[in-house]
Amino acid sequence: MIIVGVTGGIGSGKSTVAKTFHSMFGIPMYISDDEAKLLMVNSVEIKSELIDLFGEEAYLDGALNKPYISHAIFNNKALLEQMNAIVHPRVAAHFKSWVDKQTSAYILKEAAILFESGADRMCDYIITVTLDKATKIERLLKRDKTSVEKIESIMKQQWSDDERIAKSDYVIVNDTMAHMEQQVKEIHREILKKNK
Ligand SMILES: CC(C)(COP(=O)(O)OP(=O)(O)OC[C@H]1O[C@@H](n2cnc3c(N)ncnc32)[C@H](O)[C@@H]1O)[C@@H](O)C(=O)NCCC(=O)NCCS
Ligand SMILES: Nc1ncnc2c1ncn2[C@@H]1O[C@H](COP(=O)(O)OP(=O)(O)OP(=O)(O)O)[C@@H](O)[C@H]1O
Repeated sequence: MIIVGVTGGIGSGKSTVAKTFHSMFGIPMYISDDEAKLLMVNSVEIKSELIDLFGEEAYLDGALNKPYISHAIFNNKALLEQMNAIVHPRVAAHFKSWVDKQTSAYILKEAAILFESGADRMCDYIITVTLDKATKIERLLKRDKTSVEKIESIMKQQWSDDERIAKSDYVIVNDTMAHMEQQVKEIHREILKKNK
């Protein structure tokens, strides 16, 4: 199975890009952050290890206490790395079993931290979605109840676009929907051509 990684910084539009491949061409997509969050609630082992790490406040009535975890990890690199060490190997195993069930020409793995987590090593091709910082912040403030300060603390924990682009096969500039869709079509055509 051909695995295409889709990555990009917070608010770059990587989920929107993955959804565009899915809606235009029916390409199956694995949205890593959503799957990670599901595993963090449904896996007994992950839950117990996260409670050991963060304390009982990590969960509220069985649901992930997102503001609490978010505040803890994005201000403490060591804690972020410890959480990643609990969650990411399980996401990788879950992803592998998901891939085994797919039958399309290729699949997409969308992840904010594709390189940081080492998941890039599983990918045949990598697409980085880019956007200028001001527009990312503008879109995130519109999408979420968040603050510039919180967005910047997350940006600091992620690779820069230059670092991502240096290790990518394709770059999508997500300035407008029409421009992004045109780049998605071109990349789809190229991937199919290379793997005929
Ligand atoms: C920390 C959590 C609880 C924050 O949830 P919340 O709904 O407040 O924010 P959201 O999920 O939208 O995260 C904001 C952004 O932070 C970034 N982010 C999330 N997890 C990480 C991480 N481990 N390292 C670096 N950046 C991350 C992403 O760009 C994400 O879109 C949540 O992101 C989470 O559970 N993360 C751990 C899962 C994970 O590692 N995901 C990354 C892909 S595998
Ligand atoms: N080309 C575009 N034009 C206008 N708005 C867009 C475009 N692409 C994405 N958006 C909007 O920008 C916001 C961020 O996009 P999206 O959620 O896809 O980003 P992301 O990179 O997956 O974010 P995160 O890292 O937080 O998971 C969303 O509200 C989305 O609808």
